[in-house]
Amino acid sequence: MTTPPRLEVRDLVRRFDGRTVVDGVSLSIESGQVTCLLGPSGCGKSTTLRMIAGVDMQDEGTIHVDGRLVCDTVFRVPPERRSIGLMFQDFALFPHLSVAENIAFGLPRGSAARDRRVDELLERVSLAGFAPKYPHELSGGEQQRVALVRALAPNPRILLMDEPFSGLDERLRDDIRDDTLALLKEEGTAVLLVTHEPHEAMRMADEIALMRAGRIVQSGAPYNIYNAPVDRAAAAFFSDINILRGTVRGALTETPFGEFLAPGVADGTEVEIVIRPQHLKIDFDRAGRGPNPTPEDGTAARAKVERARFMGRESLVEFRMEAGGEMLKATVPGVFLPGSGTPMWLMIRRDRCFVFPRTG
Ligand SMILES: Nc1ncnc2c1ncn2[C@@H]1O[C@H](COP(=O)(O)OP(=O)(O)OP(=O)(O)O)[C@@H](O)[C@H]1O
Repeated sequence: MTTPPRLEVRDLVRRFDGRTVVDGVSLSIESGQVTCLLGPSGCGKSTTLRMIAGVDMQDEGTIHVDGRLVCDTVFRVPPERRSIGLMFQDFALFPHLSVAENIAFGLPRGSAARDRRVDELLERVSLAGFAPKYPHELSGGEQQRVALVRALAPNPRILLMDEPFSGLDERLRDDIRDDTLALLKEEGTAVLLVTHEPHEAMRMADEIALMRAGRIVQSGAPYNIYNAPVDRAAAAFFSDINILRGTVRGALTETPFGEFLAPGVADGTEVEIVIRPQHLKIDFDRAGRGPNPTPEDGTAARAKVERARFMGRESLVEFRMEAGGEMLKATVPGVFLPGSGTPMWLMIRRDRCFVFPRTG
């Protein structure tokens, strides 16, 4: 017999005042796995989390933990008996309780194991000695760590985290994310983390579930989501994009960069070729002659630099195509600041671009 997933959510629907806010969400998480529910503000992420936690109830669908039904539309295990830990944006530590009392809050009273668990967790997050302090005496990062170990103290089977790093100083965030991830992996908890930041999801997730308007539009490992986006909006969610437009004739579309394959797309369909700025290749003008076409890069096309800006780790160069006048953005590692009006040649890495039927 196969082991059921730690968390399994099937076809969850939630409506508010006749408006469907969560529209058939299904996902499953194994123990030790971190899944990020990623999507723009208002797409229904927090509502999904609240239903799993048991603080809101779905209109349709089921939630199972380790194969056991915890909630459908008539039956409902109360939140405190779901073995689900919660960690929300504002941490909400109890201000009148010490750090140790905050962490011990969900543990059985009066046991020696309780004190041991508190000490062990404080040590684990480098806060040994903080036990008697009160929340107002701690920095934002320290409060975040206390909130994390408070949620983990009772060994929940599942931890739900809603934008847990958003209140923190930007410069601290990556370190805290890495430390948090290390602890979650050590504890082997199944984690569902809600975020609207692609960078955070890429850094934390084993699996990303990309959500839009109440639905999960794509899920998979970060590498796959980034490199095989399901549509133009999914590509645009992770980085700036360039778009070339064309019409399909015989499974090909014509562009200033030569023909692109559009397999399975009907003749006459308008398509968009999506290319990330880091996948445009730039070559110098050799008295009007460009580089020779290669199978990988296709035909080069001439463009003039519109402007170039230094961004720190990379330079952003905007080009205007000589034929057609479209604007394309390219990023180049380090310092590359050609003057406005400089003619150059651009190529598109065909293995890195996506062709989608045009929408909207
Ligand atoms: N109790 C409620 N009553 C009515 N509408 C609600 C309620 N809770 C959420 N909504 C609406 O449902 C939609 C989804 O909200 P939700 O908080 O789930 O989105 P989100 O993706 O988590 O967004 P954010 O990242 O901004 O928190 C929003 O339009 C919100 O206004």
